Amino acid sequence: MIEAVGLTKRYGDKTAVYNLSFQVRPGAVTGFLGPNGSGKSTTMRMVLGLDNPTSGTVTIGGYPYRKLPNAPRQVGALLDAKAVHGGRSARAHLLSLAQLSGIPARRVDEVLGVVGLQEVARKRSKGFSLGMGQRLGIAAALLGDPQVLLFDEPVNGLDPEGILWVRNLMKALAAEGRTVFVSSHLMSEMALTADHLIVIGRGQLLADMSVKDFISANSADFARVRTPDSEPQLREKLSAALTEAGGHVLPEQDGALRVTGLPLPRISDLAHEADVRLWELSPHQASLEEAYMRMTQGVVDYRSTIDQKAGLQQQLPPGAQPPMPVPGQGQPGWYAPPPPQQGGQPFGMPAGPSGPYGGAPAGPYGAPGAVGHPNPYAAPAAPPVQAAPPAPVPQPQAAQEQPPAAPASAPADKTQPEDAR
Ligand SMILES: Nc1ncnc2c1ncn2[C@@H]1O[C@H](COP(=O)(O)OP(=O)(O)OP(=O)(O)O)[C@@H](O)[C@H]1O
Repeated sequence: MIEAVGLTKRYGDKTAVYNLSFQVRPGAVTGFLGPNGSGKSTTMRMVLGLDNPTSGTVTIGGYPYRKLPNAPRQVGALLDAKAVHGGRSARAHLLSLAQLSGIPARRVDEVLGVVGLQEVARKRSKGFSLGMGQRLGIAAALLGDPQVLLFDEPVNGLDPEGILWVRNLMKALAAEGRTVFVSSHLMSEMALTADHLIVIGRGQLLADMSVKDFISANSADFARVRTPDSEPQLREKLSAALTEAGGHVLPEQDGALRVTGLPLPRISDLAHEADVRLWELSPHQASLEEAYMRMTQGVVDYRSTIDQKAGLQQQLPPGAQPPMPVPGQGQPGWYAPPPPQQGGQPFGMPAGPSGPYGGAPAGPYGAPGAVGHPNPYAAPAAPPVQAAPPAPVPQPQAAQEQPPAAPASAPADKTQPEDAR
């Protein structure tokens, strides 16, 4: 098991990880999610003893990585697949890692077979594609047959077949009772691979729960209803009937209606009573991607200017930080639907000040705001924006110890003392 307690990492006045506590348990694939720059790699480096926490602790099986007896046999990691001497063959690279850790040479051929690189084992790795490099990095992580495995973006650059292979590999490793901790930005893939999720934003814990619980805590079930395209008056009539019955109705981009707050049979009955024919009535649940976007959209550090113009974020005073999301409640101050258990209107639009172009902006699910007109689907005014967490106080960098030998496949530059970077 990996256990972090109050883990904090500051680089000068930049707080990369703040007061992070979690456990990664054996026998499951635990996904590690967060927007770019949220602190995932920093956390993984601290788990692997490549960076010193400024405060807090992180242990593997009760020991800090550097104190683990025979660490390469207990922990395998893929942090950066490019951290390979390009002039060496795949086999030579793995052989050198094996020799450093007292692992027999036959294990090298075994893992080359596991990752499917046996045919190119004697080719120099500098000629490898991104996907081949990832496979080599995974081979290095598996070399010591460890009980604990960390993978930072393992499917990066892999083709669909490779992605499926990694998914099955992660699941098989977990099914053998190993601890598998894997970061990824591919939500659809995480939904299929991970049992449990740890989500961070700006270095802080946002969620620590099963994939199923995460989706239901951060999304709302809804129904899609479609009336005949050629008769828009039927759509208006149905919309009014559903709203009157207590449903919340939003237009979808393709002309359908997204309805929450009413069960499907009730929607069908209401349509029948209103004498409205239906072309579609289907149940939907938000995907992990939608749930994730909703939870993390306020803690994204790097955002296209086009997104900002779309008005997905409330205007903040210059220099102000957006507030941290409240676990289970999404991101305050953002035009995302409030969770159903809050009594809010899922997929509702914000009331109050108009968007940057004079009207309510497009919502995250594509519902357009009527420029210059009040939004007929406006949700009640959002609660007051939660205060941002206090800016971390710059502290002198803690004295750094000399880092230990890097775990298999750790990037060479990241094994340098931080002061050197
Ligand atoms: N050695 C370093 N010196 C200074 N700042 C750093 C250092 N390493 C990371 N940071 C900063 O810490 C923050 C967290 O970075 P980190 O790489 O851990 O994020 P991440 O979640 O892995 O991002 P990504 O998804 O883009 O890989 C970033 O703002 C980054 O710029």
